[in-house]
Amino acid sequence: MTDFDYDFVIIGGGPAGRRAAIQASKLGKSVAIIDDQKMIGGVSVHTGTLPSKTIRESVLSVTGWRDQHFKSRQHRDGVKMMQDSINSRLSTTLGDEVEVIDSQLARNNVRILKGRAKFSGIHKLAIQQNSQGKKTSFSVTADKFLIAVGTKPFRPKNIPFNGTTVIDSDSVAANLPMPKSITVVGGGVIGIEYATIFSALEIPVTVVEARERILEFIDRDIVANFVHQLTERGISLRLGRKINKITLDNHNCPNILLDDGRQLRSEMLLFTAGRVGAVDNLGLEKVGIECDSRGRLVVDRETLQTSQPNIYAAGDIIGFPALASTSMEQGRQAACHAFGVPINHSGNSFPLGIYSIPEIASIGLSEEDARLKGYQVEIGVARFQETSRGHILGNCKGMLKCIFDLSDRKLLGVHIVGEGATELIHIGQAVINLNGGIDYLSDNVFNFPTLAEAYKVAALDAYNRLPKPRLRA
Ligand SMILES: Cc1cc2nc3c(=O)[nH]c(=O)nc-3n(C[C@H](O)[C@H](O)[C@H](O)COP(=O)(O)OP(=O)(O)OC[C@H]3O[C@@H](n4cnc5c(N)ncnc54)[C@H](O)[C@@H]3O)c2cc1C
Ligand SMILES: NC(=O)c1ccc[n+]([C@@H]2O[C@H](COP(=O)([O-])OP(=O)(O)OC[C@H]3O[C@@H](n4cnc5c(N)ncnc54)[C@H](O)[C@@H]3O)[C@@H](O)[C@H]2O)c1
Repeated sequence: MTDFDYDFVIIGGGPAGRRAAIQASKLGKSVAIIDDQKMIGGVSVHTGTLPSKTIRESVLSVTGWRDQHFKSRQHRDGVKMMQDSINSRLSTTLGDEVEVIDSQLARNNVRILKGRAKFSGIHKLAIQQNSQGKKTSFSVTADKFLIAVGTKPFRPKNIPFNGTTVIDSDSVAANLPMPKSITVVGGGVIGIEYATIFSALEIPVTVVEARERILEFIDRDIVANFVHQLTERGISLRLGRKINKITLDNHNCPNILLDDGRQLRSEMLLFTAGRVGAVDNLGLEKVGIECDSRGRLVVDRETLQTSQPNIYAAGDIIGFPALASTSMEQGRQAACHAFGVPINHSGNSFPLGIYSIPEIASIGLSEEDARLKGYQVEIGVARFQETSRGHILGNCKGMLKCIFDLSDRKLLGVHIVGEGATELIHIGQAVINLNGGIDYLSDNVFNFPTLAEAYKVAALDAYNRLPKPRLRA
């Protein structure tokens, strides 16, 4: 057998790459990660998941958002203080996370090589390093590779990005701006999360979304409740609208011309209309791997192999669902397949968590999808105001919706809007993946007072409408 430098080399130190590395190392393989950033962690740690969730948590804390039902919220007169406090929490949280990642990788003997990787053959990478303006390069060989290079913000040429008044989500994560008003272009997950964060800071927000609905993949009733809460807070939604042109005025503020001829003005524009695969200069042509127009790679979803069997791909680079959570598992599964460990796909029903204010979470089928698939369904709904915990927390606007299969009473989907949704959803996940349903949720005792009780309320709501056996007189 040919001697390689490593058994497994991974390009990209994000969630997919790190989990793949640790899994392969636990299987006794020699492993290296190549990453082109100063610090390991990928988009998830430095510009995506963690920064946005830390900003969210800090904003909830400095504005007193969670207690708004009981006392008036903090005013914006301490804007600079707020900004400093948020940025300081951000740097502590991310610093701590990087320390943990570094030590996990070191404990597992995963070698980290800094630099930009490019394929020069099916077993060889050229790594370019740029240290203090001096470029050096070297090669690394491996038996197997994982491409886990992730994505970067989509930046169309007609948007005049300048890093100050026309920005993308990377700029928000680097230093939370506090504009007097903001237009968010793209009502996907990133756009909606940041739109609601800015709105919690009492910054007027307009969202422009090309589709007729935001968050199309979420159950309609949940989105309706969420949109109601957003409009109540004054967030303006321009749905079914595209941008024709953006110009900058004398103060560099964007003037946005929509396709219906209307103009929007705000101090800042945040462009969040999707992301593209980081495949530039990766040498894919050298190994015969092709990508689509958004730079995404096709893999066999069972094995995570690309068209070149010794080269795997995982994480955002393979497209939907493009989450840190799923990327980690894909990375681990790719390493297992590469080194002959069977993969268990049984937990295939994965949750979606949207960290907007309020949160949204979802698992399984929406009501619409269930009906389209031909299920006869019964719906159970619980409003957080029906739980005592909701009142104690001042968290009454949320709701939880369960979709049950009428034929066997099994749970098909759970959809939640309201604070706590991203944690609560895992109860639904367990019940769905363990084939439970209405009887489990309605017959079991839940702690009181909890928001989890909403599951029981929703199950009983559905149960009350189920056809009943004839009662004896
Ligand atoms: C604003 C925002 C918020 C998000 N919030 C959430 C959330 O709440 N929950 C959730 O589950 N997901 C969230 N995500 C998605 C999550 O961040 C991604 O799914 C995850 O980071 C993808 O991981 P990955 O391993 O594919 O790659 P990434 O995390 O993208 O890491 C790839 C790494 O590879 C490096 N790289 C690229 N090309 C090369 C090369 N040629 N050579 C060497 N290194 C290279 C990159 O610099 C980077 O360090 C969010 C994303 C964004 C942008
Ligand atoms: N909580 C989470 O799990 C979380 C949070 C943030 C991001 N992410 C991941 O990051 C990825 C990228 O998110 P995203 O929100 O950038 O992309 P996206 O593709 O999910 O959403 C982009 C939105 O922009 C709209 N759009 C596109 N062009 C437009 C235009 N010219 N004008 C107006 N609207 C336009 C699209 O219709 C779409 O709704 C997603 O795949 C998501 O899974 C996950």
